[in-house]
Amino acid sequence: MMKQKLSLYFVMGSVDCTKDPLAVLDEAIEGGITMFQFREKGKGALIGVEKYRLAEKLFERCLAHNIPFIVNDDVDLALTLQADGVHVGQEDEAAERVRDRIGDRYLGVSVHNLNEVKQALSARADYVGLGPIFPTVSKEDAKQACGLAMIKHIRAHEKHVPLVAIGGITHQTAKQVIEAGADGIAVISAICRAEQIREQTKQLYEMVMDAKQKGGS
Ligand SMILES: Cc1ncc(COP(=O)(O)OP(=O)(O)O)c(N)n1
Ligand SMILES: Cc1nc(C(=O)O)sc1CCOP(=O)(O)O
Ligand SMILES: [Mg+2]
Repeated sequence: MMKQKLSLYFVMGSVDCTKDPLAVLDEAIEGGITMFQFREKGKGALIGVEKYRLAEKLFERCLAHNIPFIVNDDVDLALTLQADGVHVGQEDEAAERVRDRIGDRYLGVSVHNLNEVKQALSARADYVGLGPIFPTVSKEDAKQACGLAMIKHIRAHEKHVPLVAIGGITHQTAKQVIEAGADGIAVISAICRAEQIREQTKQLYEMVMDAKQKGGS
């Protein structure tokens, strides 16, 4: 179930969009995204009540289409909205504490190596987000790209962990990422910067599902 939901995970905040974020999400949903993360971060990001109002509207869209709505970093916001889950990284609130606060909502944890995967699992994470696989323009403080080899390494040692790959993934590389052992791809720019969001999201979805069916994961 978790692995299916991770197939095409769209991560987005207002800063990533060149048009209305609600319209972007609507088109991405029509294109077939399977999970959504509200990541309101970076220069010009909304704060306070404006951030809350945008989150609320995006959440409504996800609810109507049965798409899990995950909040990045902000556990209080997730709890206030009664969102489906939270995603935290190594520098955020500790995963164990987040798990205690959110109960059985989804918990995603960012990882960069096998050791962090093991720690995330012992903190009762539902999935891990491994990245950046390739160089990314969407995260200012991204670490060095780890490449497809890190997906293969982790999969060789943790056969069952639900793993979504993130960072610089495009239509050109989605298939290889699944073949390397990821259960899905998480993307910002491949959707936000697409000229035709619905069509290009649909293509990504079909590529991922095709690669998964052929045994990638
Ligand atoms: C699915 C997914 N994977 C990794 C991240 C990165 O989280 P983090 O390292 O905490 O960085 P920020 O996104 O908070 O800048 C993610 N958001 N989603
Ligand atoms: C949010 C995020 N986290 C990353 C990590 O490495 O943990 S890379 C990243 C940005 C992903 O955006 P794009 O698809 O445009 O590269
Ligand atoms: Mg974070």
